[in-house]
Amino acid sequence: MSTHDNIVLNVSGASKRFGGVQALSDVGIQIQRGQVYGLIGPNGAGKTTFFNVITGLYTPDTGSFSLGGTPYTPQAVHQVAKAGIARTFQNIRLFADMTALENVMVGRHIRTRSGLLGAVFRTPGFNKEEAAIKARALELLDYVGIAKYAEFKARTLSYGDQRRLEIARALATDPQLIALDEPAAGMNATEKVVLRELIDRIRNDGRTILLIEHDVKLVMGLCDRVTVLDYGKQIAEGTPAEVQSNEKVIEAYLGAGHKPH
Ligand SMILES: Nc1ncnc2c1ncn2[C@@H]1O[C@H](COP(=O)(O)OP(=O)(O)OP(=O)(O)O)[C@@H](O)[C@H]1O
Repeated sequence: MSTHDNIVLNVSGASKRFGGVQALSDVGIQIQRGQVYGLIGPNGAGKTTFFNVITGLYTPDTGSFSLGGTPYTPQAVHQVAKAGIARTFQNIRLFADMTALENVMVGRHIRTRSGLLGAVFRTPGFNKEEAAIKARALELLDYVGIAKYAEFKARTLSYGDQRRLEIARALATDPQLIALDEPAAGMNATEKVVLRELIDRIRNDGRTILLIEHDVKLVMGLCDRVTVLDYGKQIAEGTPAEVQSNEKVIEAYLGAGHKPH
């Protein structure tokens, strides 16, 4: 397999403007299969905008996008999910009054044949599929370490466990790429260690991960490659060691006008 075949996400020339703000300016990244790829930058650098663009929440002004070698147009969230990108959000978005298990099952439904109509009419095909979905969802809860909370409502789980539940739900869609938006936000040191182990395990199991994270130590310890954004521009790309010693990066993080993280 050539390096090219191994590229999961290929984005080039992505730009997005909001009124007077150029939130993203000609950003391009290539993520290889099995990598954890980090996206970092000071507040307002454009990280979330980039996530929103590649996942269909925002329509980009320019850019070309391909996933697993197939071009895609990120225009609708459900199309992007079907194409194979699953994401979590900075502010957790679970179905708070559904159980942990049900939350993961919802993620799985986008890959099933019976779909919503089958669920409404409870066809035989649906019932069989439903049992398989449930079994897979339980496996995933176990995988992220929260199987014991399967029947708990999502809102009753601790913050760290809710984040892990979001990851289980993302995995349930069998994504080509998992995009994690600040998964460690609000976590304590112990929870961060557990999260790091989980992300490592997901990578070792052959998945590909794009990560926005403010915790620089976590990013540098976990990521294979990193892109640094600043005012919408890509100011550095490389291994964590290369990026950390880059003058522009040091300036962006330490220079005036930015809050350090
Ligand atoms: N929907 C929007 N409408 C107008 N401006 C927006 C919108 N979304 C983002 N922006 C602007 O685009 C710029 C980039 O914001 P973005 O949220 O992508 O940055 P970020 O790197 O994710 O920041 P943070 O680390 O604070 O989450 C900011 O100036 C922001 O105010």
